[in-house]
Amino acid sequence: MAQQPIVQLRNLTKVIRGKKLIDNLQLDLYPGQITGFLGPNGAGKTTTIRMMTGLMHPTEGEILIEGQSLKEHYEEAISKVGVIVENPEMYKYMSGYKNLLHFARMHQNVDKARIQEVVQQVGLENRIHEKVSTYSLGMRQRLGLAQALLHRPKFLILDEPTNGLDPAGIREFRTYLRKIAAEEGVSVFVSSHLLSEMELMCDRIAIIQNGQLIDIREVQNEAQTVYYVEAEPLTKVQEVAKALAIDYSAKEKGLELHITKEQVPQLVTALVAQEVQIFAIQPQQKTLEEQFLEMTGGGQIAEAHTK
Ligand SMILES: Nc1ncnc2c1ncn2[C@@H]1O[C@H](COP(=O)(O)OP(=O)(O)OP(=O)(O)O)[C@@H](O)[C@H]1O
Repeated sequence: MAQQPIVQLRNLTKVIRGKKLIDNLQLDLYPGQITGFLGPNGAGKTTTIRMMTGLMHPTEGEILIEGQSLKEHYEEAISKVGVIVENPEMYKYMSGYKNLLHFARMHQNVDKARIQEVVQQVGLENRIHEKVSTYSLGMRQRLGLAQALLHRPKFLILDEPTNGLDPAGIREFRTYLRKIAAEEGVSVFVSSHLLSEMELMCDRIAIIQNGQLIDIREVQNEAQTVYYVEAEPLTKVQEVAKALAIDYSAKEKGLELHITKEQVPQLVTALVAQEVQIFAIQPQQKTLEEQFLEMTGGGQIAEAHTK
C-alpha cells in the first residue's frame, strides 16, 4: 500500500513480573482500513489496546501515531485516538443529542455542526432528540461511535464493540464504520474473540496468540467465491461457463468456477437447460473459523464462539 500508515506498532513488547504478555508485535494500520484484532482469551488484546491508549507503557518498542511516539508526544498523539469500549456509558435519561453535547464539551473545537455531522454519519438523525433509554442496542452502539468520532480522530479503537448485537446489527454497524473510515480517512482497529464478528466487520484480520502476532490476512470478499461443480458431461459445463463469462479450471472429477452465490441459480438453470447431470455444487472456501482453528488449535476460540 502506497499510503503512509496512521499507526505503527514497532517491536512492541510488554513484560509483567517476568512474563512476556506481548512479544515483539509489529503492525501497521492504514487510513480507511478496518483491521480486526483477533485472539483467544488471554492472548494479549487488552494489554495491546491499553498500550495503544497510553494506559500502559511498553517494556520495549514503541507506538507511533502519524509518526509521533505515543510516549514522547503523548498529548498530541492521543488527541488523534478515539476509543469505544464495550457498552459505552451513556446517560440513559438524556437524549442522544444531549449526551453528545456533554461529551463535546470535553474536547476543544467540537462545535454543533460537528455534532450534526457525526449524528448523520451514524444514521441517528431521526432519533437523536429522543432519550437513550428508548434506543435499541444497535442505536446505542452507533451513538457510542458518534461520540468517539466527535474530535475527528485519525485512529479509532473499538474494544469488543458489538457484544450482544445480532448478525444483522453487526452488518449494519459495519456499513456505518466502513463509510466513516472512507469519508474521514480513519483507521479502525477492532478487537474481538468472536470470529463471526470479525469476518462480518473487517477488511483484514491480525491474529494474536500468546502475545505474538501469528498471522495477518485479508478477509475474503464474501461476494467472490469458488464453487466446485461435479457434473456430466463436463464439456457442456465448460460451454455454459464460457457463455456466462465465468472463469473456471479443472479440479479432480469436476471444475472450479469463480462465481458469486447469487450466480448459482443462474448457473444451475443454464446447466439444466443443457441437460447436464449435476452431482454436486459446493463452495470451496474455508471459513475464517476453520482456518483459525487449524492455525491455533484453539479450543478457547471454539468455546468463545459458541457462547
Ligand atoms: N497486570 C497484569 N499482571 C500479570 N498478568 C497480566 C496482567 N494483565 C494481563 N495479564 C495476563 O496477560 C495475558 C494477556 O491478557 P489480556 O487481558 O491482554 O488478554 P486478552 O486477549 O485481552 O483476553 P480476553 O479476550 O480474555 O480479554 C493473560 O494471560 C493475562 O492473565
